[in-house]
Amino acid sequence: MNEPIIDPAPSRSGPSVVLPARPEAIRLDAATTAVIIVDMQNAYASKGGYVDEAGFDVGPAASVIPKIAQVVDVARAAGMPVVYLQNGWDSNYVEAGTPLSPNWHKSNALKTMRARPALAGQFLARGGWDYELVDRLNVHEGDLRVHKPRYSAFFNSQLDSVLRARGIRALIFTGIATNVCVESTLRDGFHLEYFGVLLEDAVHHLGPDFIRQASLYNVEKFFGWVSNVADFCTAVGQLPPKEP
Ligand SMILES: C/C(=C/NC(N)=O)C(=O)O
Repeated sequence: MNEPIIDPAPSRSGPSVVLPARPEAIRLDAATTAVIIVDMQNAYASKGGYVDEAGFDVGPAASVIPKIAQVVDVARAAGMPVVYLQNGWDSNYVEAGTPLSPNWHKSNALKTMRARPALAGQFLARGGWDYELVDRLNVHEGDLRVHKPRYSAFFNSQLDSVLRARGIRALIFTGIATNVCVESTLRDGFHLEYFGVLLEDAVHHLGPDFIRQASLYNVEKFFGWVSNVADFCTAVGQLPPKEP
């Protein structure tokens, strides 16, 4: 019996490829698929950034940077939109909320700055080093950047409009953190009718390994599909190159 193939855009006209994924393979093309790079900022992936200062292990984050760069290169060559998300707030932290917001209480960036006043103003503020994307991921002309003030990139941001305006139906997820902003965004995307695919070796989680496994389980069973960088690059690498 043939394996089923999920098709997010059955009325497409251009060339497409089949990406092996769990629990089913998924058909993709360059016109209706976008690569989403979640919060690859110094805050989450560099020593001295927020996550490091808040006491999480930032070391393993480095290993996903070259994987994401590979995915982005292949996607760009095919003409697939690349969207860099950046988490944070204005430099006065108005967007972060007040004690009436759960974000004010749960954000470890805000909590760490309150506990250590010498760090005040340093974490996740637009314009600062912590908010910037890591150096090794170079944004090219034509790449999209979307600011997000909460874990889910679909909340109080331009993401949904940016994707709809381009006819995007499938989202390829990479970045940090698998169990926080990646999963929140993939879940909200599901509720907005986007087909989310998580590349399991291009994401990094915050917390013990069981939380990574739980996220992968949630995505595979309930919210989307799970694939990997090699399969993505092999499949999408077969699409015709973008016309200059
Ligand atoms: C914990 C955390 C996660 N962010 C993310 N990008 O997943 C935070 O922003 O505080």
